[in-house]
Amino acid sequence: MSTSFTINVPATSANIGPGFDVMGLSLSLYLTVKARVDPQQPTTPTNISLVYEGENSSGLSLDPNTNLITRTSLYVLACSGHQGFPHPTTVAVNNRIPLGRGLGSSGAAVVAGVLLANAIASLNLSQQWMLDYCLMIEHHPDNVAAALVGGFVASYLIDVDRSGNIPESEADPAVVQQKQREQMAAAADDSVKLPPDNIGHFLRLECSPKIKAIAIIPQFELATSKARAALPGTYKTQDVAARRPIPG
Ligand SMILES: Nc1ncnc2c1ncn2[C@@H]1O[C@H](COP(=O)(O)OP(=O)(O)OP(=O)(O)O)[C@@H](O)[C@H]1O
Ligand SMILES: N[C@@H](CCO)C(=O)O
Repeated sequence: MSTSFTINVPATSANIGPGFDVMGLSLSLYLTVKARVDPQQPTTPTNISLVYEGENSSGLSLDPNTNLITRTSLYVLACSGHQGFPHPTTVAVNNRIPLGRGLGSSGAAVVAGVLLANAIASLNLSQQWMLDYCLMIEHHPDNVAAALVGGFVASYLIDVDRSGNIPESEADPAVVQQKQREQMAAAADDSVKLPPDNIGHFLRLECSPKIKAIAIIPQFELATSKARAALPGTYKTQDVAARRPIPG
């Protein structure tokens, strides 16, 4: 007999006010992942068949080993001693979050992947542990922390060694593909790196219900890696001071 469940993960806005790489806010626009587990279906190495609709539905990989959502799930499962999903599962993604437009689409995909692994294999991961997994993949905490816990969230991240067989959400797509090819070639030794405990920390902040968010979504995509590469390496003290929160 088949069973199913649904995961909804919100879009997020990050770098709120003075909180560069720190403050994120969840928004009412969602990535929805429906999983239907059917032990009667034929098994495959990953046990995943992926269908996708919504934003960029023709541009994203349906290969479970490269799609960011399922690749994240497979990483979490591998860290927990599972090779692939426990039973044949259809993963149906409905994505309403525009990609590469500053609305945390990659963060939502990573959070969905971690939640999916947790549910599919009954891993019982704590919220902190799920955040640790997210932060091995998404290298800035503001989008993923807000997507995982919801609301207005401040977070920070310790330095962590991410070398090894870990999915990557923010690199240039060509670099990601190259890294994935190398990882597949090295899959013989198949070592997976567990996240260290407590990589990131978060605090939910009060947010007045009077504040409403309006997202202005550009008509072009800009990968986080490219946006970050455009930033200067250093800032003048007066510029940093000018970004301080002003009481009142
Ligand atoms: N729903 C999704 N399913 C699979 N992969 C996704 C999904 N959403 C995003 N991605 C992957 O993440 C990449 C976009 O990540 P990127 O960090 O550049 O943009 P973003 O997350 O939308 O922006 P920001 O982090 O600034 O809000 C896409 O090219 C794609 O590879
Ligand atoms: N704070 C992050 C958010 C996107 O990951 C950045 O500006 O790159």
